[in-house]
Amino acid sequence: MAGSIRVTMEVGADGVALITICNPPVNALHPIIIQGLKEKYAEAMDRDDVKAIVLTGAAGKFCGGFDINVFTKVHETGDVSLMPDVSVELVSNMMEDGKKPSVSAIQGLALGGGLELIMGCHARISTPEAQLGLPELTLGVIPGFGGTQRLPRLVGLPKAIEMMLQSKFITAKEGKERGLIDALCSPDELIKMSRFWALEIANYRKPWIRSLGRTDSLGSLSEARAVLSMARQQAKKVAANMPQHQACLDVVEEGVLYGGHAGVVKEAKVFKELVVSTTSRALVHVFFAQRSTTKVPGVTDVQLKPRKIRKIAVIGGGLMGSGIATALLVSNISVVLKEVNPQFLQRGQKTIAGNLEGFVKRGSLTKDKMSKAISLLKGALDYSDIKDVDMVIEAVIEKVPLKQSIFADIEKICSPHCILATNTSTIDLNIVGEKTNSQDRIIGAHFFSPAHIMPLLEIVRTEKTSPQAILDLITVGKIIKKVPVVVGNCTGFAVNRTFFPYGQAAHLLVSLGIDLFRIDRVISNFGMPMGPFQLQDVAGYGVALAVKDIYAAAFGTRNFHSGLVELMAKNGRQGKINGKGYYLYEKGGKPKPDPSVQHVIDEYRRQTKTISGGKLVTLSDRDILEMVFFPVVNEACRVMEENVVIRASDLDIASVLGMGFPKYRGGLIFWADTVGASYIHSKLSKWGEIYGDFFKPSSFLEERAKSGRPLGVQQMAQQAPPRPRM
Ligand SMILES: C[C@H](O)CC(=O)SCCNC(=O)CCNC(=O)[C@H](O)C(C)(C)COP(=O)(O)OP(=O)(O)OC[C@H]1O[C@@H](n2cnc3c(N)ncnc32)[C@H](O)[C@@H]1OP(=O)(O)O
Repeated sequence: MAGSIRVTMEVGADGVALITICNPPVNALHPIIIQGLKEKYAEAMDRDDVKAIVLTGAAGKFCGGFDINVFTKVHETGDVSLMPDVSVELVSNMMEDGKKPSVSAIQGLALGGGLELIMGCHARISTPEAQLGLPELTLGVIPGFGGTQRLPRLVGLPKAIEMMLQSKFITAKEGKERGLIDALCSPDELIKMSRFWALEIANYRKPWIRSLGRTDSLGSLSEARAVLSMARQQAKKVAANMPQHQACLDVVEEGVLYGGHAGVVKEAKVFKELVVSTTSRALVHVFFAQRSTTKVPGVTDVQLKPRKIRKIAVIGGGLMGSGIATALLVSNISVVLKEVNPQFLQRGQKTIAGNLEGFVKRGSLTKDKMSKAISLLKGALDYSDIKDVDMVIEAVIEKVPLKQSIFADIEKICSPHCILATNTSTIDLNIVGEKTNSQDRIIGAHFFSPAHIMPLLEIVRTEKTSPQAILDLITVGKIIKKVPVVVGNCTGFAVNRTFFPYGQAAHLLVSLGIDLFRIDRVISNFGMPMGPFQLQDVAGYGVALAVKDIYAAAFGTRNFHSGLVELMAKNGRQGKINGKGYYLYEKGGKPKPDPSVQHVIDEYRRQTKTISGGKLVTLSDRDILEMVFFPVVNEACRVMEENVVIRASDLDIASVLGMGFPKYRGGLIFWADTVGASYIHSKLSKWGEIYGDFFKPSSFLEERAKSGRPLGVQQMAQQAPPRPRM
């Protein structure tokens, strides 16, 4: 076995073989590890001096599951035989049915295949905080090493289904209460206690339990049927476009009806079908894409060290500022919230307290941690209180002179190392920092609303932003549990720029005669959290009105001018804010389509010189979907061509985490490649001829359509991006 990937075995004088999985950083089950486990188990069973086995993981972690890189290989080759036989050969035959008992010693985490290995052991000893879970469904598959059968037999059907379908982790402490873990102990005691336990089983002083044969936790057949039927209905709602949820329930049901062994056999068959599905390809792509966003050439590979950021000033206590402050505070970063008068400051502090209370209500923050977070917050009405901060994040309204004067003032007051970040979503950073001499410290920290919840942090750099400032902001992003994506400086940056045609296309379709509620239905059936009109209602029309002219100036003839939002506002509709937009909003109720909006739409169609010459058109649902998303893909091509993003997969992550593009479709570019550049190009060309430049294909798309190279294969941007062409 080569390098650091290995399985070791030490046999002690007590007759216990300690088998250790070693594959940093998470001891993933690489095929070398699987082979090693099989060899060591065979050896332990054969040796006369071995009475019992303890299975553990090196460096304080048990195991993060099967090696997901193998899934990628299966996806590239289509060769399912690359998946080693673990379920029957190793877990059932060698471990669970082996002639010597196995006890697992768990620390850190036991996830996926890791948890499945420990469930094949005859007892499980763990440190209390270890994380246990079966997150396979997030990768488009189901547990494949017997987990669908053993987990229900250990923790009961309802909890097992919840853990699998929601990919929920539990601590070992909870696992002990639920029967998954047999005993808890400190890390120092772990191996000693596990050895003792294994010998006790070998000597028949503790029960020798094979989980797969158990039925006592499953409940009666009618109870099981009721639980499964409820879970199916739930899955239909939350995972409508994904196959793995219903498949998981089918496999669980097989085991309930025909026994654990039948369940294991069906599990293996279904796993193999799912691992090659488009959903699994997409979700595995997202897994790795998300982890590569923080690998930034010239920044994270040049021996720079992130500096400690202990205290941050947030300028502006509006919705964004308060959200950003909340995210920092819950991650133990001290915040000075600066406002212009006591009323605004109080309002900001109240919003932060409300955000924190929301976390407590949802169970993601304890009351103690909330008090700690509040103690880290200080209000300020002038700049004297922010002298010693390590970073400033400006989050005031989108007014250029205001932002410029704020940064000019801050530059004079703060230390020369202080990072000067702006939360602008559209304004050119060179303009924001124009009145300072610190262009190297100017950087964009574009959070998405609500900032304390949305996971994306778009980090915008200019040609002059220093790698150190970028690295420090990436580090802060990770500390506050956001996914940082580093992008270049242009109107709308990567996310808003790519998605500017999204809402415009929807307006264009309405001008052609398509029902707006139908558009929203088609788009949400595709998997977006809501359609473009509901999104506009929720975001408020102010945003659309504020960016309208900026986009028109930046995007020229490919910008579609729509007067619909102005008309809505003129008719007393402001969206969710006043309860009346395209939809009607009542407190606590679901948004209801408002039929009376039709007269605004009629007026809009009269005013808009409909591109089709006044004739209303009929379109299929597929046409609608494509006419909304293909222009978005087209703009994404320009974003890639101009190196606004480092790699195509960064746009996938940005679209999933910033816009709610369905993760199970792999993100915007991954999805576009499943459709095909050539098809998208041909459709856009056709619509471009009929409806104008809004649809005209970009040169990047044209090149890919002709060459057949996927859109996702992009030359990586090595340096700060060049100034983009618009
Ligand atoms: C047949 C079986 O039923 C099938 C399976 O077991 S499928 C696998 C099931 N397991 C999972 O889904 C767990 C996936 N991993 C995770 O959720 C998280 O990585 C974790 C909770 C283990 C650790 O999180 P965190 O500490 O934030 O570190 P994170 O950055 O995510 O991962 C560290 C590195 O380990 C890698 N890694 C983590 N889990 C891995 C896995 N199962 N296989 C391969 N690589 C893995 C990551 O890609 C990353 O690599 P990089 O440093 O080169 O980018």
